[in-house]
Amino acid sequence: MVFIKNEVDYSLYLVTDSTMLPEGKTLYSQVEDALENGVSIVQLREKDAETKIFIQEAIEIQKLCQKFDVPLIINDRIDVALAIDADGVHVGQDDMPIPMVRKLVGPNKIVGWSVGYPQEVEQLAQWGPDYVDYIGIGMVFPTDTKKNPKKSPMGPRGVARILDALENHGVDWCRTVAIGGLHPDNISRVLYQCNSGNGRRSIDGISVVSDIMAAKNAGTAAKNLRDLLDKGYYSFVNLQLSISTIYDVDFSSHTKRFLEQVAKNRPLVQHITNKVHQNFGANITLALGSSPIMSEIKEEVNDLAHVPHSALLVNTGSVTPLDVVKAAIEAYNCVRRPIVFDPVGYSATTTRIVLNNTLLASGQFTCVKGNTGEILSLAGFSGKMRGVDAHDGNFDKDILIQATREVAFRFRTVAVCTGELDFIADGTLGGTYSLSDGTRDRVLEDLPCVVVSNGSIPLMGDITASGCSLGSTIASLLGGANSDENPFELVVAAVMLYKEAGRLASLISEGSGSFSVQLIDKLHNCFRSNPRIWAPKIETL
Ligand SMILES: Cc1nc(C(=O)O)sc1CCOP(=O)(O)O
Ligand SMILES: C=C1C=NC(C(F)(F)F)=NC1=N
Repeated sequence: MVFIKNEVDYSLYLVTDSTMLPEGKTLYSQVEDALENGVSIVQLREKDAETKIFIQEAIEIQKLCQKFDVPLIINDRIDVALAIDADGVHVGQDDMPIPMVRKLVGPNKIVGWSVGYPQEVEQLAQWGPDYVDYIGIGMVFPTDTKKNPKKSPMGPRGVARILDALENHGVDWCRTVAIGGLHPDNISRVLYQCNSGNGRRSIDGISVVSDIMAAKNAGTAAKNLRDLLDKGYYSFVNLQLSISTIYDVDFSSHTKRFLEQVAKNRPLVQHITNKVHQNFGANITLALGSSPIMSEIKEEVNDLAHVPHSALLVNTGSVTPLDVVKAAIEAYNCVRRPIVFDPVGYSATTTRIVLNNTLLASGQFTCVKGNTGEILSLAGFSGKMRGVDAHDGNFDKDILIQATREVAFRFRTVAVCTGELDFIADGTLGGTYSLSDGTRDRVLEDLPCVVVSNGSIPLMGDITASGCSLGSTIASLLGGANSDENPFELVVAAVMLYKEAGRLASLISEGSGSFSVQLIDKLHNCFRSNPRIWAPKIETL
């Protein structure tokens, strides 16, 4: 049977391994149970099998796959694939070169290739559409299945970078599966975060070995994976992610409701932040009727995350050890409580870029907030930004809107770009994800974006932790809201509140000292008064 290549369903790709079978299970029984529960393509991968045994297994498994009308791919052994007329072969970087493989198996067989680096995509592009039909991108997470791995885990962001390389080289004929350490507890995040920056491509499937082959019940394991793939929704926060791109732009109406909820629910806002911000941020949080805790103790992050109405603010200006920050991100993601990420000084030094990229790859954030420099760098604009300054260091508004949307989409988050104008874009897509299917019809919609303009407040730049404390404000509103509220609207309300308090404070301050005191006072007062009186102008784009 010859499969029509561009109709192959890569969505749930089982790669076999007979060395991890549980007691009483056989290669045949595990594959059969998996096929009965949604596996869409099978690869026979038996690194240590003798050829005779391998061929016997291949013939058995081939009959099984034919019963379910599922393609059978042979790993590495081109001779065995030819001998049994398998549907295709999969080779790694150190196996037989692709042009030779293609010459041996002919044009109609499926040829798969392991890819771990963007430069391997360059080679793929040079060969053109007649060689590789799909690539296995990995490893995503650490795995014990692959012996002496030469690659380190790339995370969902690493997969996205490979997808970007495919798009940048116009390799639209090649399908993709992610592989390496994939299990039900991390697959939704992989599916949600693995997208090319232009939104035109996600992965075509996920590939597992041990999740099914080592399972006591391979059928249940396959079913769980199938359901996650078909579910199409990643509930990373227990607020109401909204798919609609039309928002109720009368933000001041629901801002009043939000502030009442914060006052009532008194959220616990855990700050992992820099030393300068700690004191001021705690006072800002208290002014907002919320309860700050500046804890950096790894052993207590789980307890804090489980406190009702908890929220986490990660401000990477801090010197907190990476493992503590990662543990906190994991703890809040696990209980689906909101996390605000503030990549302080993102473009300043390589150290900070590496630190922030590591943290951005380690979880899912409800909001990513930065100043123009940080947002432009996160969007990958900073290099191209030379000479497009509108005037004295202020960037062109359209560039900032585009960069904010890029960050929102790339990190699947509500992105905030602060400056004279504040830009807020919603890249969460309502928590939805979908596999690519080769049709490439998914084009990045213009994400919802608003501009909060309240005039320039020069004094904001003259006090410490003014930007960081917007993070405290956003975390307070996200933490205090009821679960039927929407993160984007909550973040917009927080920016309006903070911006207006800043404007009011600057009107009556003699200098930066009184300004920082007045900022707390005005926040305190605005928080307890009707937003209809003080809400600044908002422009919906
Ligand atoms: C076969 C294979 N290739 C990888 C790559 O990175 O190319 S990782 C891997 C093993 C994946 O096994 P598990 O699903 O048990 O983690
Ligand atoms: C090393 C491998 C990497 N990826 C894949 C697949 F997921 F199938 F593409 N199979 C392999 N054997």
